[in-house]
Amino acid sequence: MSGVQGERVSLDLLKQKMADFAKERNWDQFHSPRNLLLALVGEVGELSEIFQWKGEVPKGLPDWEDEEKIHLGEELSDVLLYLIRLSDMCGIDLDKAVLRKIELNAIKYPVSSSKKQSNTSTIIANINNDTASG
Ligand SMILES: Nc1ccn([C@H]2C[C@H](O)[C@@H](COP(=O)(O)OP(=O)(O)OP(=O)(O)O)O2)c(=O)n1
Repeated sequence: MSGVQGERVSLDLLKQKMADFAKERNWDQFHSPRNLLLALVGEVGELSEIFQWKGEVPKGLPDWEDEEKIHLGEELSDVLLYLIRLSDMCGIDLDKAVLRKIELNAIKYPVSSSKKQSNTSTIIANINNDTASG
């Protein structure tokens, strides 16, 4: 993935950018794990506000204005940046942790059982639709 300046975006690059950003401003003192967690939760709140009262929205957000999508990108970025910084300040290697977690998820939710479950969900949805339409 490459960013606006053609730079390849990676967790490591973002971690380094956040470290430089804090250092240049002498903000390392404020970037404690607890402060960062609260900042992260605050940004998740701002992200939620964008969807608040809109009801369900179709994937790809086809009806949204460009401006709204830009705003959404900003809030998603704030969440990501604080998450990366929080991991760094907790001494967590997020590259390793996230790949391990994906493996754990695959073990917990094997493909075979999830297919069975989604078939069941389709059958139940069809029964509900039939009942609703009389
Ligand atoms: N002490 C701080 C303050 C900000 N930031 C960085 C990380 C976030 O990406 C962004 C958050 O900035 P704001 O708190 O100004 O939040 P918003 O950009 O969402 O602005 P607003 O809340 O006015 O919409 O800046 C940071 O690293 N450390």
